[in-house]
Amino acid sequence: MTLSEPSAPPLTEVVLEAESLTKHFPVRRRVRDLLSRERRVVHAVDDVNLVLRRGRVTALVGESGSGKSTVARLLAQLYRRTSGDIRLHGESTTVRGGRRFRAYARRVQLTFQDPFASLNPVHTVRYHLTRSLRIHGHGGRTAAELERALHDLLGRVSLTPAERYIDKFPHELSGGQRQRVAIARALGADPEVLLADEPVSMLDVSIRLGVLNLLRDLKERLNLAILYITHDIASARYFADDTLVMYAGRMVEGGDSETVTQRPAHPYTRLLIASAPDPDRIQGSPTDAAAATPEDRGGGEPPSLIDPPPGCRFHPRCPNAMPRCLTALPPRLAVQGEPGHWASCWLYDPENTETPGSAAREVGAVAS
Ligand SMILES: Nc1ncnc2c1ncn2[C@@H]1O[C@H](COP(=O)(O)OP(=O)(O)OP(=O)(O)O)[C@@H](O)[C@H]1O
Repeated sequence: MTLSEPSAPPLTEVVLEAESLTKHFPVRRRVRDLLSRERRVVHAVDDVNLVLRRGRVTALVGESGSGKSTVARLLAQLYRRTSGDIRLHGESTTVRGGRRFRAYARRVQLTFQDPFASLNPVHTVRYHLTRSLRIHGHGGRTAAELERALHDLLGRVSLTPAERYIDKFPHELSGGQRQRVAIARALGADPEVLLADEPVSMLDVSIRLGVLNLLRDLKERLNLAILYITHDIASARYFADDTLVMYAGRMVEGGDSETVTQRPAHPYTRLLIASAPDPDRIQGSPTDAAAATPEDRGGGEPPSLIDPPPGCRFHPRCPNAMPRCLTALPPRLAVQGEPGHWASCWLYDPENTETPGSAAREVGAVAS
């Protein structure tokens, strides 16, 4: 008998895909701009590609303002995209309100960072969940069926016994319980995709794990495709199967979570990890020699998205910047020896002849 290489787990069915997804918000014109023909825009999301699969959690990680929530709202079809495509089960989908939006929302649900803001303070848990079940056609035909469906929903998010929570108002619940109600409301649609925008960032550290464990349990029991949006890359390692990293409106790195968080390839991801200590971190990325030093960890500011830098958007902060990073946008490049791991960074161009860090003087603004 010969030992074979461990094979990668079989990829599960793709539910939702984004291709070259782009969103530019118009900037309100100031008086002095009125005569100018130029229409300025915020480049919130540019050319984003992602795939959500059944029974998998994909983390979308990045600093505040990197475009994560805009991606979630585009995928939920709450924003019109500027360009690009969204495909549900392979079918290009654009919906703008009405019955088609409701049919889409039945399959793709979004939960927000602040459950207090998204739950109406004058209504009880029963009201919120009943409304969701009824809108999506899962409220049953009799009062008894509705009651059973409500109890089921509360059971799914571990708010049991249901009687203790069902007639409470949002302000009578803890932050974690409110987020569970918001998740239950999303589950009332019986969706295939859950877009969870910073589901734990407003919760006390002590209860974050419980909510993440709940989401993981739902992924497994309901075979959901979950997009987990977070600025906390350490939680992505713990909770997500795959991790995508965004910087200034663009995707810069992706791969399975263990690889991305333990052997980050893009200098931005390394900086993110360096500023979010993880005691288990293993050093040893392929460009460790040029890895962020304590001095440049977290240094610099993200660029203006109205006038983003040419080339790689990270180059003004990058300790590895080379001359071509200042002018040429790097494509997704495979990280050698790590199947499925990619970075939009010229360091991974096998034909690269430039020296990492050689553009530092030209940039003149490497993090200090
Ligand atoms: N409706 C809007 N009009 C104009 N600009 C917007 C709008 N919504 C978002 N932006 C801008 O788009 C960029 C991306 O914002 P977005 O909220 O998607 O980032 P984020 O990564 O989710 O940040 P956070 O974690 O703080 O929510 C930011 O520069 C933001 O100011």
